[in-house]
Amino acid sequence: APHAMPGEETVAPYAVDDRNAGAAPFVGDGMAKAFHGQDGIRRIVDNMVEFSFADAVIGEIFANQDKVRLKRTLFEQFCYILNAGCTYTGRDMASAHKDMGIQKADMNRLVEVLQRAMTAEGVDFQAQNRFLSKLAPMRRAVLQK
Ligand code: HEM
Repeated sequence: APHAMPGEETVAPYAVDDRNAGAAPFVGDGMAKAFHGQDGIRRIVDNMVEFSFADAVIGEIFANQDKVRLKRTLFEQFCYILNAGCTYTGRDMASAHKDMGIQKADMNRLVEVLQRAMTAEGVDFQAQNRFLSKLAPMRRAVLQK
């Protein structure tokens, strides 16, 4: 698989593997339905990325990063984990966030941004919290060591 799609900046080669998504997918179609399928996940990710780039706290970390690639790979990751019918072709979480200096406060802010995007899509709170619980263990890989 290519390491970058048209419209994206190239990145250093890596092995493509669903395990790079950092979590095993949910079983069954309940979570995919709660997120309104791939269309809903696309809306959530697009909003989340736009909010993040514009955010007063974390916007600085996103500045000059590849927004086109981030929307694609984040969509794939969420879609894969929600069992909505995708594979993940992006990098693993440690490689993707290496040397960005991400602190706990940045992580908390990103979670708020994601909650805002999920609420705007009308995802119920139980499904929101189940999804956030899946992402929570990835903190260790994302935070600056
Ligand atoms: C559990 C939490 C997180 C998840 C699941 C996640 C997921 C991802 C994914 C899938 C990518 C794309 C990987 C690729 O390009 O191959 C990515 C990249 C990125 N993430 Fe995160 N992320 C998380 C936390 C954060 C936080 C807290 C920040 C900053 C506040 C952040 C900032 C970024 C930036 C700036 C990129 C672009 C990297 C680049 O283009 O080189 N992420 N993230």
